[in-house]
Amino acid sequence: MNTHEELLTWATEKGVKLHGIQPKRMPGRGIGLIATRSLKPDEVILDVPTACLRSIDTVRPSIIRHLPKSITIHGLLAADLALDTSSKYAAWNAVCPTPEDFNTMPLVWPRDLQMLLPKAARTLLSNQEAKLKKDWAMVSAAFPQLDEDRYRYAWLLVNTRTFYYVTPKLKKRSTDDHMCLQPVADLFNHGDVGCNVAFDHHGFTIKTMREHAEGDELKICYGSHSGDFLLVEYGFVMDKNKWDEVLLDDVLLPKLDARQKDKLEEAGYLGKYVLDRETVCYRTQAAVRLLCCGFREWRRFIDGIDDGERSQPKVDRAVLGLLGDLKQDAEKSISEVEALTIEDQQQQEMLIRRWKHIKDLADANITWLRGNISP
Ligand SMILES: C[S@@+](CC[C@H](N)C(=O)[O-])C[C@H]1O[C@@H](n2cnc3c(N)ncnc32)[C@H](O)[C@@H]1O
Repeated sequence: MNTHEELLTWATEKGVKLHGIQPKRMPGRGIGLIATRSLKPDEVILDVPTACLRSIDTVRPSIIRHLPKSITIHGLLAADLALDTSSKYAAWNAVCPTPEDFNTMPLVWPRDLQMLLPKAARTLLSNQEAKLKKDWAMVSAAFPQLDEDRYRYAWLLVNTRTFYYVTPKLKKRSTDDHMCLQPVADLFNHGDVGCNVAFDHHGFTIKTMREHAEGDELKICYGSHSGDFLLVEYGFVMDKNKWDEVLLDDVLLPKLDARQKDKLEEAGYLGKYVLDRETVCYRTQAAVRLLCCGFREWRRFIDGIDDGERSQPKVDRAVLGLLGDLKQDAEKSISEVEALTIEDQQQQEMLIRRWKHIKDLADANITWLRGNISP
């Protein structure tokens, strides 16, 4: 029996039910789940009963007892995984990614490469590093014999494989703590549109949303995540992502003087400027208007007295300039990443791909704006 068959035998004994799907290794995506027959929309393809979940309720008391109450569920589950020397979850562990598989996670990349991540990804990474550091401080104080690499591996497993899950007990905690692990369901890869995932007190049920032919990979949507988020939190990049967006702060903030920044701060529009696949956000419009319109005109727009239509061509031209800067930034970053000597080329290639997505996003918006600016 191979590891997939062993997992399915183990999971089926525990009450997991697969209907018309099975695991398969997918090039570039680890293991995924594929249809073993044609599937109709709204068909149940997987049931995972609550008894199979790995959650705060299954963490061993000997672990909970030694850790501070303030530890995150992420930190707690990771401690449970890292300190588990039993064979209870052997079939599950055997199909999980290896520590080497996590080389795609920016958290383990060399510093030089991390420094060349897009700004939004760098911010996500530093938050992630801070979270891990805090969890590790609590866990290592309670379990000094535990190896840091082993804990980090377990922490990344939790980071990349949990599902949103809430019980009356978890409800009292922050939403970041609403999570659990579940076997087999954690083999679904991400798609920007995916199958429907629902849970109640019986467990999780996953249903198709459309037809699938035999052999199709079935995916779920981990959330409406940008490319930067998927890279930092899950360690992969994907070429087509309808939720992709890019932060424009690096190209817009340097253009604002101190007074303009104060005005934007007062109005609640300083920073977090975003470009998505279709347009720039309202915050960006507000900041760009301050750059290219008079202050009174800007104020009227912000207060909703003026719809801004008269000055829109001027604003669009300024946005075009910003997008040109973004494109240049992306091209410069690609050259800088290419110039590095990195042991794991896969990491370098992933970052180049991410910057290419950003360049393409800028290009697509430039083309659209050029065709739509009124004279
Ligand atoms: C919940 S697991 C999914 C199962 C996983 N492929 C495995 O082998 O165990 C999430 C991980 O799968 C990979 N993954 C998920 N969706 C992907 C996608 N669309 N493209 C590439 N890798 C993906 C990433 O490594 C991610 O961290």
